[in-house]
Amino acid sequence: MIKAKNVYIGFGKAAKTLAFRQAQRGESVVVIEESDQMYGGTCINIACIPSKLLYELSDKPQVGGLKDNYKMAITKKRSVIGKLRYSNFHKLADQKTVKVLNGSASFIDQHTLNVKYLNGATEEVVGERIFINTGATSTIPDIPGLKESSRTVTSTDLLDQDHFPQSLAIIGGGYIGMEFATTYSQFGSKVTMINRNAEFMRGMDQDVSQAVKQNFDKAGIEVLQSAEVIRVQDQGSHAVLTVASDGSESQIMVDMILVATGRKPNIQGLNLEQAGIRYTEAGVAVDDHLRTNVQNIWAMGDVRGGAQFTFLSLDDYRIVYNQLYASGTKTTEEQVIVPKTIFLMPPLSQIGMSEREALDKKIEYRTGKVAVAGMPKAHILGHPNGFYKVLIDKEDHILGATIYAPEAHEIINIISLAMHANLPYQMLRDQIYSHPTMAEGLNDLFETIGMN
Ligand SMILES: Cc1cc2nc3c(=O)[nH]c(=O)nc-3n(C[C@H](O)[C@H](O)[C@H](O)COP(=O)(O)OP(=O)(O)OC[C@H]3O[C@@H](n4cnc5c(N)ncnc54)[C@H](O)[C@@H]3O)c2cc1C
Ligand SMILES: NC(=O)c1ccc[n+]([C@@H]2O[C@H](COP(=O)([O-])OP(=O)(O)OC[C@H]3O[C@@H](n4cnc5c(N)ncnc54)[C@H](O)[C@@H]3O)[C@@H](O)[C@H]2O)c1
Repeated sequence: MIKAKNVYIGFGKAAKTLAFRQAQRGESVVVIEESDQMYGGTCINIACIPSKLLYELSDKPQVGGLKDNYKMAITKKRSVIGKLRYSNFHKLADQKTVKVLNGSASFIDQHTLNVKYLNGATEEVVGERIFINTGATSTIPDIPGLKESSRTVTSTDLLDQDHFPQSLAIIGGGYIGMEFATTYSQFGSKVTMINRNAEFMRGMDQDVSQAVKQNFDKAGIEVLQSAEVIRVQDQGSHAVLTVASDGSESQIMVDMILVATGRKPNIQGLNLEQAGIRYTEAGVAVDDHLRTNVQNIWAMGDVRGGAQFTFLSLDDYRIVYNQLYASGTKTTEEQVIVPKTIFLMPPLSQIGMSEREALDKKIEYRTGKVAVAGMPKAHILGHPNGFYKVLIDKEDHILGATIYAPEAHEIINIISLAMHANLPYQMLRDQIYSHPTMAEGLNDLFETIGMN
């Protein structure tokens, strides 16, 4: 039996950050991770980092044919991820008070876990505090033949494929669907996205979804709307999808099918009942301090349900740290206005209120909008298209912004800071920015307030 003050199930973003801080305080820590290929968690091994690396590499083809470019990108991805996994592992495992166990954990009672190692051996781990940080896994819908098809892949599988998919069907039009459509079409795949919604990018302002759709059209990405896959059958080295749309059926033959229909929290197999922990299918139930109903157990990151982002998992660490070692005032309520990016080409970043939302809520606003075509840095970067758009309230504060432009994922953080500091928009309008940058586009954006 192993005993520790702090025991973690899962080596995710929140866990590794909080565990490291506790080790620095001299507290004993055990981190239990079921896969030795997942030290550091989902983001660095099978999600954000590999997908963004391939996204960047697909936009900067090396010398050689399509297949060579793809092959080089996969090789580079493996090397980068391997290094990150190694450094993540050692950052924790090399601490004097930390033990990392490579096994799968489940509850025996509210302080005791059973750890099952790969060789079948088991061991009990007792924790004064227990933190659940087990993340989420891709769901595969119940479509006849889909699970059985040898051509079906999840994002995890596709990010580590030696075989380049010449043609790729993507089921789902959310984050993963949109991002992988972009990356694989840049690599040269013929991509068909099958979206069950009638609207492309449901809920977005129309000018945003139209601009993205135009770029998808230019890239040759086909998007089927109001479409449902009703059957999948393997045919030689391909799969045939039967798709129902507008009352008729059609067939698509592809090399691979990416299922991107959402990810469900990893609660199965944890035996949460043994510890009396409340949960639903949406995840482990927590309050706004991330406490479960059992006083010594917390849940952080994707497993607690709600939005699934690495930056939220990191903020979950801050909430629990603040509770254990500081004022305890930090809660999930602060996680509302956060910058989000879909890594399209160019990337699409948003924060706060959209124009559609402001209209629905009858909130008074003025808009500013400026085209990226007029920004010199966008020409240097080779993607002079898209726009910056912002909504301002009566008191000159920013209600929300959309940046559809190269470097959008960086620019949005400036706007986020201004929103959280409650700065009047004139501060960003009159700021001196370095040149040539995409940030200087903010001068022009805020000059257009009320002119649209
Ligand atoms: C393809 C893809 C791209 C993404 N891109 C982005 C992005 O660009 N930006 C962004 O912010 N977010 C992105 N996300 C979301 C982001 O990856 C997740 O929100 C984040 O990684 C969740 O981290 P976590 O802290 O919840 O735990 P995770 O990092 O998921 O860690 C959970 C760990 O627990 C382990 N585990 C599970 N069950 C057990 C058990 N019983 N015993 C022991 N160990 C267990 C798992 O092996 C895993 O290592 C992306 C997701 C995907 C799938
Ligand atoms: N850049 C980023 O921050 C980033 C990138 C990738 C993933 N992520 C995170 O990972 C999560 C999971 O990504 P995701 O794209 O799998 O989920 P998602 O929730 O973003 O999108 C799922 C899509 O699948 C559709 N869908 C669901 N069931 C379907 C079915 N049976 N047939 C057809 N379509 C169906 C939904 O309507 C939705 O459009 C995201 O919600 C996001 O939080 C973030």
